[in-house]
Amino acid sequence: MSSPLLVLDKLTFSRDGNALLKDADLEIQQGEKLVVWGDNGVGKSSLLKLIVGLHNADAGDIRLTGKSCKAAHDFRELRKRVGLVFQDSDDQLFCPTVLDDVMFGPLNLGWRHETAKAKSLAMLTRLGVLAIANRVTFKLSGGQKRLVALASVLVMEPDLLLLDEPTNGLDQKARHRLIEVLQNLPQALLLVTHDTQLIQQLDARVIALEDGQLKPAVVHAHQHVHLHVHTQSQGAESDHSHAELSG
Ligand SMILES: Nc1ncnc2c1ncn2[C@@H]1O[C@H](COP(=O)(O)OP(=O)(O)OP(=O)(O)O)[C@@H](O)[C@H]1O
Repeated sequence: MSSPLLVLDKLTFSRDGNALLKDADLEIQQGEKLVVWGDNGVGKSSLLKLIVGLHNADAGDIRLTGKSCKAAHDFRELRKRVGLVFQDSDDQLFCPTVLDDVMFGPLNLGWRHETAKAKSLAMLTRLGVLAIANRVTFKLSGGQKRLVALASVLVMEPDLLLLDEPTNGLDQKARHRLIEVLQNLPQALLLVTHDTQLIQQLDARVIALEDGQLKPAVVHAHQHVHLHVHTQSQGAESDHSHAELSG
């Protein structure tokens, strides 16, 4: 096997005296899809922010293709290859229009204007939101903003895509589109979520963040009653599979 794309080596991190990571280890291979599951507040977002250098680890090492990242300039280099889509899209989007927002990163990387525009439009098309390319970003719905934020990172074709709760606020159609896009990505993916259904739908290695450790986990499916909303009739009940996770 070739050397890993990303290695977290005995990573330790605390917030306000609360130990979120305790000597946590993780390896991600080139092109590998990985989901980190965990309850609210266990430190999933913090883990992603540590990887891109937005937080500083108390101890341990982050290595991208063997290169240890310690100083700010190491993480600046890392962020050219590792793209983070934040949990809150408002932390990511700041340009007047959707197209401006998606083109911002590519232009910043020095791409020619025509190339940045063509690739940005192609990415909006791939995510099913081309129709909103000229809309004012801050007036979009939460779900639309999520897809635009994803497009603005994905357009730069990072080697590793980091996603924080990507299905929050998405309707079924957008959710299916997202899963299909993620499943077909050639790049590596590290997604954090507490959405067990998403984990079940993605073909990915599953890790649980628990007690500060990153542990292999499996998803169990079992049957239960699930409510659907239908027009022209009242709610109907049907059997559906449901996923639960165990370490
Ligand atoms: N800016 C901050 N200052 C102090 N503590 C913080 C800050 N941001 C987060 N925390 C704390 O760090 C812990 C982990 O937060 P984090 O957002 O990483 O968890 P999470 O697993 O992503 O949660 P969720 O699933 O609810 O998004 C929480 O206890 C949170 O209160």
